[in-house]
Amino acid sequence: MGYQNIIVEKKGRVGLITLNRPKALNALCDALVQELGKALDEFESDAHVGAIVITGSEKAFAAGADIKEMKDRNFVDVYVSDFITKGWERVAQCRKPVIAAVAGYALGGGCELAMMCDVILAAENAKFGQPEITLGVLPGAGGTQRLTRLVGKAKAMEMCLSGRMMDAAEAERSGLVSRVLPAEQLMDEAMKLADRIASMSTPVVMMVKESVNRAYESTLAEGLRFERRLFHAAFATEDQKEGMAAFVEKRQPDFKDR
Ligand SMILES: CC(C)=CC(=O)SCCNC(=O)CCNC(=O)[C@H](O)C(C)(C)COP(=O)(O)OP(=O)(O)OC[C@H]1O[C@@H](n2cnc3c(N)ncnc32)[C@H](O)[C@@H]1OP(=O)(O)O
Repeated sequence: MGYQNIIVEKKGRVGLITLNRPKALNALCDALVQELGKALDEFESDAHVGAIVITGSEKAFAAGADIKEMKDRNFVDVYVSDFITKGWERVAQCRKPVIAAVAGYALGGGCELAMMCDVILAAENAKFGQPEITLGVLPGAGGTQRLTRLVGKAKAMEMCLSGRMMDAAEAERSGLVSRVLPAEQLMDEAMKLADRIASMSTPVVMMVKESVNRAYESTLAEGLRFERRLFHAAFATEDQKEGMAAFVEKRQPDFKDR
């Protein structure tokens, strides 16, 4: 399958996906979401890819689900097709780490897409928001849930109820993004971070991701037990032997993802 709405590239061990509907500010039409899922399938089954970056343009990461495409849908259409769950959740289900490099607008589904990623790096001009209320609907791809967990109830309520956008500085203060960067450094830093993650042991990276995500879905006691099980499992990998031997021998580790 060729890609019409995204650009898919491999840069060393990093899979790079660039949303590419500039005229529509990367509005997430069904075809784009399908292509995104396909690209993630490709990268996930490629043992050489250790991390994935999703980005947009300087003006927009993504301005949300495609309003023109969804405006005439009715209840039965969206309910039966499970609109928004199908396809979109593919990003959240990716087992390899995914970094969102966000410049410009990340609104509605764009903000939700960024929040499905594991790390959000933001350019200084980034703007995050859940403006669905202004369209007579509510967030449908996790906005009320993930935003609340990330920034707390007060801010999530305010943003979802009013549609107010957050700038990059506020998003960093609130814990939505991990770092804010000058726009011209955003992609370099995102690729550098992805490269660094990809140089680690992929199975152990996947364990870390699974364990951190478990913190959102379990009690502390359950989460700690889960982490300990994975920690013990890491000792069954060759990479644990290599990582610790490399430290003792004062050299860089050479992980084999085994
Ligand atoms: C996931 C779920 C359940 C829901 C959603 O995501 S609902 C969508 C939420 N997003 C929004 O409500 C944002 C909509 N867009 C805007 O408010 C503005 O476009 C903007 C503030 C992001 C930028 O404004 P600006 O004046 O700079 O640019 P525009 O002229 O408004 O847009 C340029 C071009 O892009 C089209 N566009 C923008 N966003 C979308 C969208 N979400 N869906 C479809 N098309 C979009 C816009 O219509 C215009 O194209 P045309 O000139 O051809 O109309």
